[in-house]
Amino acid sequence: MFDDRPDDPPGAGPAARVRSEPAPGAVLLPDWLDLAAKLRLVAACREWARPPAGLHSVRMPTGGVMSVRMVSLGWHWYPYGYARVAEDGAPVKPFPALLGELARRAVADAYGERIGEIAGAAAYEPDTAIVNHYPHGAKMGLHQDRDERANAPVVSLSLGDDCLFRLGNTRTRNRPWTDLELHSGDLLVFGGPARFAYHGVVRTLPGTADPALGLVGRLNVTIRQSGIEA
Ligand SMILES: O=C(O)CCC(=O)C(=O)O
Ligand SMILES: [Fe+2]
Repeated sequence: MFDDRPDDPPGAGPAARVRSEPAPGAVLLPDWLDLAAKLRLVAACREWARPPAGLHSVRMPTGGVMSVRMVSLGWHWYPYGYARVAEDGAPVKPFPALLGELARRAVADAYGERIGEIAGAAAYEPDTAIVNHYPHGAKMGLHQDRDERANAPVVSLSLGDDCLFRLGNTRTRNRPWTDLELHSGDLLVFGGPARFAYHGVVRTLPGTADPALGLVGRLNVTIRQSGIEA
């Protein structure tokens, strides 16, 4: 995406990274986080990763172990549901109010005047987040986020290495899909008709992270409304 295209005039810069809607209801805002916000979020993720109820590997019911490591906030996600306690039996860490405010701003920026048309967007009350760490070589298979009992948008923030993200359709794991590059600082919101779209991370691009973040690999923070009555 940053390469000069063959038909660009000589000397033309990289293609601009601008707002896009890769599928109805899915909005990508490149570089939504500035450097200070990225640094703050990376520092917070380091704190959240600490035990108890910290970063852990996830075993799937089929027996495999995910290559991505996770830590949950607010509600502890496991395949396939939400619990109050983490893998180690410790209470899940609280959902930080600041993350809720960030996510509400994200939804407002993504949908603008159309916010009223997107299910659960205007009254967005996120209460849970999942932080995913992708070491080099990690990926995430195509899946739907459907353990929530609400259809409010999912807010996704990326940090560190770039990745190839696949946004599919809501019916099947197969085509049609759109492949996007997600870069550090990018915001992707999927709500409305895209809320239950299959999606996944095909691969990360190791070594592309800004060294200023001091991060090896990629971090992704998704913020959600669980729909679970407290
Ligand atoms: O890492 C990403 O960009 C996607 C993460 C994801 O799909 C999830 O946590 O459900
Ligand atoms: Fe997901």
